[in-house]
Amino acid sequence: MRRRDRQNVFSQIRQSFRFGLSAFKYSKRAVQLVWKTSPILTAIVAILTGIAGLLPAGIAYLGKLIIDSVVTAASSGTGPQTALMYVGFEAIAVMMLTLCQRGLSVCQSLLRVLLGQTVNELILEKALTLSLSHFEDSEVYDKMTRARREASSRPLSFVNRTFGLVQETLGLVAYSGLLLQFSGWVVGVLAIAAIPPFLAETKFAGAAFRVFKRRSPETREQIYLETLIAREDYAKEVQLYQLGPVFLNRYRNIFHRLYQEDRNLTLRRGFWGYVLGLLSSLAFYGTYAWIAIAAISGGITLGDMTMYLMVFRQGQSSFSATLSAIGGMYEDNLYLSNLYEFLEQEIPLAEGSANQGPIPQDGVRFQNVSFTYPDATQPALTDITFHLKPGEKLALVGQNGSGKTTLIKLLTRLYEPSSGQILLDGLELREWDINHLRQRIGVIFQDFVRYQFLVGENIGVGDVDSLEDETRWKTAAEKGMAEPFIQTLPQGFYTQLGRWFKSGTELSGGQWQKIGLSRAFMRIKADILVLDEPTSAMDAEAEFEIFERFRRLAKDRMVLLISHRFSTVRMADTIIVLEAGKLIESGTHSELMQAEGRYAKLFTLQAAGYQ
Ligand SMILES: Nc1ncnc2c1ncn2[C@@H]1O[C@H](COP(=O)(O)OP(=O)(O)OP(=O)(O)O)[C@@H](O)[C@H]1O
Repeated sequence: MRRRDRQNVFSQIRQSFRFGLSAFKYSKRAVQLVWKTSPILTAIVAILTGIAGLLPAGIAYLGKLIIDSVVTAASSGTGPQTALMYVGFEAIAVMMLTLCQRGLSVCQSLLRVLLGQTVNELILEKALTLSLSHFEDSEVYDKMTRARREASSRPLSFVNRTFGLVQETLGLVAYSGLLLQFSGWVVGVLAIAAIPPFLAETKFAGAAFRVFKRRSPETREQIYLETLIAREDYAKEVQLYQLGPVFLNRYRNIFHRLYQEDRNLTLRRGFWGYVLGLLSSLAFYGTYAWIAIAAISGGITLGDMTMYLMVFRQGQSSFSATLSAIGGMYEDNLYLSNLYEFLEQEIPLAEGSANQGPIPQDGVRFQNVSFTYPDATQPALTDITFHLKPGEKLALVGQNGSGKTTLIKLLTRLYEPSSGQILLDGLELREWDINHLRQRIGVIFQDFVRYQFLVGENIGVGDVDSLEDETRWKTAAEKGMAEPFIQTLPQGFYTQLGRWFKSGTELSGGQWQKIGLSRAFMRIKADILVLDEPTSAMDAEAEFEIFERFRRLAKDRMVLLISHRFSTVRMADTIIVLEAGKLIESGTHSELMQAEGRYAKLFTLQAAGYQ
């Protein structure tokens, strides 16, 4: 072999071993996780694994003792006691092995259930700490989706395989110990014949690993298409626009593309597995012949021969089990790396701890605030400055995409400004204790959540401390104009909403919005109320009345309203007009009308439409 070739082979072997070792990267953590889930079950599994690993070698040794004592008894004419005693021992050993295996499978089943729950809880707890920007980051979202998808199976499968590997390795050590009595060469042959299949397995497992990783966008697209086809909230549009077959086709095409790749890899893996497996068989039969000759020539006893052959055969099957365990561990490893990457996703620490600001009655100030979404090229807001005093009602006006919702997201600290400052009572938002800050703000977004809960709970979520307080539901529903229609529902406040659960009722868009508004009225401790187009599905009259109520009922509170209806907007104390992320006008309705700028133009345009 040329020097270059030799170097290549060595570097390939080195690479394979490094890759082999990397399969264990998460073993420690996976075992810790399982241990945390149930120390007792984990300890039992570990002990049983050890016993199940060593017992087969013991059984093989007892087999040898049986044959040797039978041969001795037959040739010397002594009684069968010794042979029978060994038969008894072997029977006990086999029973113990069966018990161990059964115990292992019972413990593993229990662990699987517990571990699934532990991992799901870890994922959900982590999800609660993510910021909105994390949810909007496709990579993080992807990690979370995949982590959740296989949460209940992968960690245990990984741990089972790790334990399985330990078990097989223990077996291999024990077999090698027995075989060494015959010849060190046999052990050498066993090991050398195993190297080619090992190299092939790691090479193909590596390829499978890379394919898996590369495909994650396609997998995500598949999950998305599944959702579109199978979820009730999309069903309406998918059916009416006859999109089903198109989506299914896309789904199918992705599968076929992936399958092609999978099939090629599986075929190549199978072919090489078979060819290299033949090498092991050759080695086995070569050694078989060698052992047989040794027995014929009287070098070893018949019992020895039986034991060596059994041990050799079992050693081989242990080895192939080890190989497939390593192959499977790569896949699990990928999952675990995903899980841990997700669980270790850095969350910026909530910095602030303040519960009050230096100027208690100062309200909210935006000072030269600019903001660009992560990965966006254009800023969504540029240099915004305004002051909202306690009790003041402020309306935000602007075309679609002008930055109104973004401004609310900054005020509620779902995002941090890229530059400039937002102050509440004279203190920057980031200095405030985040929980305290959130308690002071009540927001109803245009896409507020329609929980598939009871009507009352849908209102109650506005104040988590009074989630189930019926009296509070009623007061809030009256203020949000939802009470009259709730009375007509089959079980009033106890009517189940949505279609996911039994006997659920669906509401109209406007009725849902009244529920949303009532939710805002639950937030009695909040002194800043934000209404981001919560009334768009209501008729103009209802919207007018709602805002009128807000003015009356939220007299001392700051209200920030986003609406495209100028009849409502004009009631605000101050109106801010945004255009392409910039504040272009601000003032009262009459001031802005007098100025004859953008607001006046839009107002006149809309008023003309109503005439
Ligand atoms: N999560 C996001 N990531 C990146 N860009 C975003 C995101 N949300 C909004 N944008 C962009 O920021 C700009 C402002 O959007 P915003 O939702 O604040 O507008 P808006 O005034 O509330 O519009 P509308 O009246 O349609 O509700 C738009 O150009 C939009 O494309």
